[in-house]
Amino acid sequence: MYQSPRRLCSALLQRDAPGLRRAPGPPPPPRRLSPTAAPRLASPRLLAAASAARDVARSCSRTVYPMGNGTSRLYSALAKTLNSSAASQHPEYLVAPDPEHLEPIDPKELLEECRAVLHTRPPRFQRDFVALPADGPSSHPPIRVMQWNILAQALGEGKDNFVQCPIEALKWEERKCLILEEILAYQPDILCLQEVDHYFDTFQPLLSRLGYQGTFFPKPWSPCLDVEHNNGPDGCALFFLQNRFKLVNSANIRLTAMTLKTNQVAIAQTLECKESSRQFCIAVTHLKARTGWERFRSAQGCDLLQNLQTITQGAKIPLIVCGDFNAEPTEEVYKHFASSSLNLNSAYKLLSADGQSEPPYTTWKIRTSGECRHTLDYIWYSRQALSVRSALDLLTEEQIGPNRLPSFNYPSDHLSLVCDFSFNEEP
Ligand SMILES: NC(=O)C1=CN([C@@H]2O[C@H](COP(=O)(O)OP(=O)(O)OC[C@H]3O[C@@H](n4cnc5c(N)ncnc54)[C@H](OP(=O)(O)O)[C@@H]3O)[C@@H](O)[C@H]2O)C=CC1
Ligand SMILES: [Mg+2]
Repeated sequence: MYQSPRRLCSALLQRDAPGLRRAPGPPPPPRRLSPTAAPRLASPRLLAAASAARDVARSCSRTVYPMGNGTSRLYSALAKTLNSSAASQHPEYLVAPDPEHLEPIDPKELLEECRAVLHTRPPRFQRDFVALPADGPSSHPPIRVMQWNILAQALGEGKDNFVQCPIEALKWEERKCLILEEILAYQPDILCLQEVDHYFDTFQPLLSRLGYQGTFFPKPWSPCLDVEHNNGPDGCALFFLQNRFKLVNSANIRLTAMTLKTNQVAIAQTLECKESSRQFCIAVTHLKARTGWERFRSAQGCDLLQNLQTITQGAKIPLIVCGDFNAEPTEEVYKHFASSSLNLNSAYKLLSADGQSEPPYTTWKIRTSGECRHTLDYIWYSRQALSVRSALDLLTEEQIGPNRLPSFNYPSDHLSLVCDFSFNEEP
């Protein structure tokens, strides 16, 4: 029988660690919870199977593999995603496969499979959850949200100019496993992704078999399409665990700037928590990149805020907004979000000593122009209705290393942000 991903992976998770909650009061020193890092040790059986799966996938990418038991079935699952040509062979890449016909996957076994593919890579970076003081006890399990710009494969290989990153570190077959490994290690209830250009051939089929319901909204003129052998447009994707939430409504938003339609998008969904019956809105976005576009981003941010005002019925429904805003905290768009009547706070500020400062970076890479270290990614939340129970700390400069990101250890130039939220008592 299929078990929920959380139960199956409990050994890998920190979220159920005892002592996570802390009484309200003056901010205590941040506490590191149990580690997630695991060495990439794989049995010869797994390695042989992974290698065989890759070979099979290369030679007959469109074959439907017979479903066996245990590892062989899982290798089939991953192998089916190894060749990325499916989307380009189907101009109708916007059509998702019917999830009814997909067999559930045991996340623990998928994780083992990923580790087998990654056996030549250095071990995963260690990151810990930091417990944060919250308003009061919560009677329901927290809602874990992951925000991550995963780096579009076409942009990483064809446009981004990460001059210190060896091209072999960007190979999709392995980078994909690093991305999945990160998701499986933290087991978010909700996953907000940017730069997704392998939705239909990889993330949608695999994550739906792990119990997620997904939505994808591609950029209208994705720069990925300029790259030879691209896998379709990149865009935002939003996934939530179906056993925890019911979808109430969903909106795909093409952002405008000064009334003009732009190339940037957002997805906003209202979900109902099955345990508590409380509703909230979750949104994901990726604003226009590059210097010189600050006013444009600001206008896009205003448009998104306006849309969210309507969707949350004037801030009546609690809100979480995840995104790569491509804006430092000094920018106008950040200030609009910080001062909006939606009464939002930025979750990662809570990791700072005074609770007022954003982390020093969420992306760190080296381009031809030099080192680019910026804070661009945020998780905003309704400060009245929600509390952040814990947040995953960022990688240190030492972990990131002199060649920065992406690397053989980490698949994207942006770090994932992960927070556990709980609802505050209704007044
Ligand atoms: N055919 C047409 O009519 C049109 C085509 N286009 C295409 O879209 C492209 C622009 O799309 P738009 O959505 O505005 O893209 P953005 O300017 O928002 O950037 C696109 C991607 O480039 C990355 N990026 C940021 N800075 C750099 C850099 N210095 N060097 C390389 N990559 C960088 C960003 O990553 P991150 O967010 O991680 O920083 C982002 O994902 C055009 O170049 C064109 O190819 C666009 C409009 C119309
Ligand atoms: Mg990028």
